[in-house]
Amino acid sequence: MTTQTLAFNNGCLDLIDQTRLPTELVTLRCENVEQTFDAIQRLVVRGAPAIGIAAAYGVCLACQPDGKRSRQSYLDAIEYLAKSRPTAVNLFWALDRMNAIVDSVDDDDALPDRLLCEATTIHDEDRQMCRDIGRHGAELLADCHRVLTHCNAGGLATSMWGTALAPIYHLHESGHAIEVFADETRPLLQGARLTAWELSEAGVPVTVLTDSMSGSLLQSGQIDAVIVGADRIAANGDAANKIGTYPLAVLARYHDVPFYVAAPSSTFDRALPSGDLIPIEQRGRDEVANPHGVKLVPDAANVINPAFDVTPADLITAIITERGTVAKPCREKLASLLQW
Ligand SMILES: CSC[C@@H](O)[C@@H](O)C(=O)COP(=O)(O)O
Repeated sequence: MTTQTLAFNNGCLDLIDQTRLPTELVTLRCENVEQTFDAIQRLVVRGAPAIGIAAAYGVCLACQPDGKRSRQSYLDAIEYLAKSRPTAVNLFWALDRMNAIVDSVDDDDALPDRLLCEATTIHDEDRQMCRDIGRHGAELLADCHRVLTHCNAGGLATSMWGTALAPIYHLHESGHAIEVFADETRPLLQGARLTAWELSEAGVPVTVLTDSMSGSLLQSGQIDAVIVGADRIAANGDAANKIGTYPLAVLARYHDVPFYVAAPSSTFDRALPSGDLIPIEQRGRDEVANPHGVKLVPDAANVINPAFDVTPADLITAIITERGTVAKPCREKLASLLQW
């Protein structure tokens, strides 16, 4: 995955518009905080690490109505961007880092450069974290050739390489034969549109299935491992990820197939003891009932659209981070690895 999902160029934030893939590869330019907020909320930029990086750059775009940059405009931007999406903790982690810069830099004139420097550091660190997750995950998948994933936890969802897809890229680059089965991922089809797009671009064999087909594949022994990303991992290892991840974990356990979660340390929320406390984003009716303007559900029917579910740590074979892997995750092991 060599495409850069986001970049800060000439004082603007350029994002690959993920709502338009795979039909067209176009870039959306954000010139202010409001446009950045809208891009995060509409999933132009999506995936937990990418949301955090975009928000950090978004803070750098803040200015007063008269065009001047001020400490207060940065603080307002941080507060505002924190309302864009509730589940991925990377958003709040990145905004906390930006807030710490505002708090610690006394010189107003130096603040814009220091904030941009911090956003760039967050971006660079993510690239390295994904690379390291790829290395650690590749060791776990060394005997696997057919891997199932859900949603998109690839380069599009991060700075580059991804989390769940990083080990796949690592193995592919080293000549290991690996193919990916990508759940379509209703309702917004991140698997069919995005995972299939970026893997195809990289030359990795990929097969798309509708979400309800995964049980049959697991039952018939066609999958060696399941690997997914995460939006927030509680201190005990319970992991929130795209809706549909939890049933996949149950199926994997039933069929004795390893179920891996790959995530950087920025996705852990040590303040939350368990996954039932993770805020789950509820999205609009139209994404389910009226996708792409096609009416699928009668007006009289109710629709629910939770964007994420929580997989209990007990169903997770191992969590792969940039610092290494935790088998049978629990609070003590995670605290030791992540130095809480
Ligand atoms: C490396 S990204 C991991 C998760 O953020 C990803 O699996 C996911 O659920 C994204 O959801 P989305 O609603 O598309 O932002």
